[in-house]
Amino acid sequence: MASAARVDLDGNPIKPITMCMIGAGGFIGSHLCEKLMSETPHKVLAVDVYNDKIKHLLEPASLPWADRIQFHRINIKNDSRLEGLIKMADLTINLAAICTPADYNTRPLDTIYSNFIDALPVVKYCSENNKRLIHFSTCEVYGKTVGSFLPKESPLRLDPAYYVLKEDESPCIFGPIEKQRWSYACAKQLIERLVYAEGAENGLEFTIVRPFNWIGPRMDFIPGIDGPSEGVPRVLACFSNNLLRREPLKLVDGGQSQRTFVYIKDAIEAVLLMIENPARANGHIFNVGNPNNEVTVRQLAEMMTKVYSKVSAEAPLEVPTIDVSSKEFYGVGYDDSDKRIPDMTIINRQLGWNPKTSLWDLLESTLTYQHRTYAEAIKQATSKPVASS
Ligand SMILES: NC(=O)c1ccc[n+]([C@@H]2O[C@H](COP(=O)([O-])OP(=O)(O)OC[C@H]3O[C@@H](n4cnc5c(N)ncnc54)[C@H](O)[C@@H]3O)[C@@H](O)[C@H]2O)c1
Ligand SMILES: O=c1ccn([C@@H]2O[C@H](COP(=O)(O)OP(=O)(O)O[C@H]3OC[C@@H](O)[C@H](O)[C@H]3O)[C@@H](O)[C@H]2O)c(=O)[nH]1
Repeated sequence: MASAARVDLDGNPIKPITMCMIGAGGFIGSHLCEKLMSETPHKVLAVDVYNDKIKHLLEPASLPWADRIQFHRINIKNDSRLEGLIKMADLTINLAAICTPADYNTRPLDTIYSNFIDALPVVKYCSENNKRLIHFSTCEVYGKTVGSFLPKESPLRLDPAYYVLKEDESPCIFGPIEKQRWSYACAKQLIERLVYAEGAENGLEFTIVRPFNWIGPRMDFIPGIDGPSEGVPRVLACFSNNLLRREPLKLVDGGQSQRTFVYIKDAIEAVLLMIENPARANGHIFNVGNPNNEVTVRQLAEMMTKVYSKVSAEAPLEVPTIDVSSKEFYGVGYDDSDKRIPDMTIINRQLGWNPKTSLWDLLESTLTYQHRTYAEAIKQATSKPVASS
């Protein structure tokens, strides 16, 4: 019996499409490929310099979706095959970026080139060939909240008008140029403006996604295990690494900054809605986050410590956290976003999407994955070699 036809939000049948996914081998790309292969009939031309995180979708050739995913090992900085792939596809999704804060102030040139210059040909090829583009930007384009500039005791700080981030109203507030942290946000903002202008002047069909701290399995790397020993990944992987090694979690500048975390699987549902509902998604910028999952970084550390103790059955450390200065941790030129709560009006209205997973639940499934994937490797890496007799 044929399975029921899949329909979009307006009840129209969804036609299978081919998409060129740039950065498909990364954290978000790997989850999006997984979803597209297991739940849809669409085809993916997966472009990246690495494929470790999607190997399980590419091999063996007997996988049921083997004829729907093709990996192209391409560095988009310098490869003429990119335009051909964009032409072959109905839709391009651009995820490629340097997007770890430890790089923004220490490798600002690479950060600006990756997030702006390298994205230019992608936008140009889509515009010239009349191809739809879903471009991944970031919540960092909002920078700091208006409220952060009010006096500490001001009652206005409690008014959501001063901190909730709205796509069509909130300003983008970055620090001075010498705070090179903002190199990433500024490059992302300029590429957003370029995509938007291509839409306005040349009719490019685009959607811009602003992820608010998506987290889950396969995010970044564990230093010394599947990434460089001295590398500094994003906070989920930093804290996972500390927990796995039974070291205190490092709180940068006291861990006072606030974040809202959304489970990667919830967020991927939103991206699939954008892919399959172009009439509702084109021309829009979407915040994608979970406003109900707000914590300070200190609270995140405390919660991760409790959850990890539960999933690993190990007692928590007596001193679970230590404070470090941002200069010591990230180097000169670091700065931070104080608070990030996404307004959900536009994504709710256009796509009817809402996140489902609580912070506790998403940490439980993610830390279960981290423990299963890395605990043994860490044990082996840290155990002393047996002295030969
Ligand atoms: N994860 C989040 O919470 C988050 C938040 C805000 C914005 N974003 C944005 O979403 C996108 C994806 O993020 P992610 O978390 O999956 O990051 P990621 O680093 O895991 O994935 C990015 C992928 O792009 C690839 N890539 C980078 N430069 C490339 C190049 N020149 N040629 C080919 N491939 C290249 C990398 O190899 C990597 O696999 C990025 O644009 C990022 O800025 C993510
Ligand atoms: O070990 C650590 C790591 C990080 N932190 C803090 O934890 C907070 C979150 O850090 P993350 O590494 O997740 O990065 P941020 O949330 O600042 O930025 C991220 O946001 C959106 C995306 O565009 C990028 O993925 C990244 O820039 C920051 O305040 C950081 O200073 C620690 O206190 N300790």
